[in-house]
Amino acid sequence: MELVISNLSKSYHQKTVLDSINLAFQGGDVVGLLGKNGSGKTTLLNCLIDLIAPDSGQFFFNDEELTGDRLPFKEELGIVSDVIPPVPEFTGTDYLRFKGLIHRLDESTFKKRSTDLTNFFFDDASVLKKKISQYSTGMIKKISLCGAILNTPSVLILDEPFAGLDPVAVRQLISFLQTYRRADRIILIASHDLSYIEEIASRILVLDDTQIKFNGELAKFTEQGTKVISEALFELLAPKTKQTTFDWI
Ligand SMILES: Nc1ncnc2c1ncn2[C@@H]1O[C@H](COP(=O)(O)OP(=O)(O)OP(=O)(O)O)[C@@H](O)[C@H]1O
Repeated sequence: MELVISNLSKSYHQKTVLDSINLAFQGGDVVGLLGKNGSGKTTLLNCLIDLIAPDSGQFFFNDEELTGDRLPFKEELGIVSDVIPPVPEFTGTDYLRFKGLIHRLDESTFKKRSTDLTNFFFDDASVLKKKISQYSTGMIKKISLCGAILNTPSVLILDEPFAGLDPVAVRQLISFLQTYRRADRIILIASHDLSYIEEIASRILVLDDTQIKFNGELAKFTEQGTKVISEALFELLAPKTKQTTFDWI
């Protein structure tokens, strides 16, 4: 299984965010997509999922170019992103049913998966009867995760999945992803939570200044574990700041 991004470029108002990006992801990859604020991580993922149109570039999934409505590819996708929030008017249960219908899951499959996922991610199942508009930030993230995983996607895209989750929920998500990773699945995770990425990523991708600054194995990035991921990233992206002292403090 392979997902290829070829010559992807995107600018906003004449400011280039991504310049001729070429990438290939293989089944089994758990990719930590890293980079400073505004480096284009969300833009790259949103182009891939067809949420925004790139200026140029092509996408291939298993050698087939993704064109038009890309529906067969979208059926393989699971997405957690703040730019696609779960429908606030729905209860958690309604939202999962809605996702189940979109993916044409039969009743018994839907029931089994939604029950297992909600039992795993939610301590209190009564929350699922409440409208999502009344959920906390972490609860929204959890119901989004349940909805994204319901169709057992072969490409799971998580944009800042740990943000807003309490430490217990983070551990549950990490353990879930460790179970979910498989040779026929790709997991892409954009995150600033480097210690969590270090626990689950097999590959690191760093975007900076419109380009890919690093693309390789986690072990190579951390120089066989001699550096923690935050050190390695800081060395790669250290700011060329002129302001180093605060004599007024
Ligand atoms: N709709 C938009 N209109 C104009 N500029 C945009 C738009 N969306 C993103 N940008 C710009 O594109 C650049 C990349 O933004 P993007 O959200 O992809 O970065 P990011 O790496 O995900 O950042 P962060 O780590 O802060 O979430 C930023 O300079 C941002 O201001």
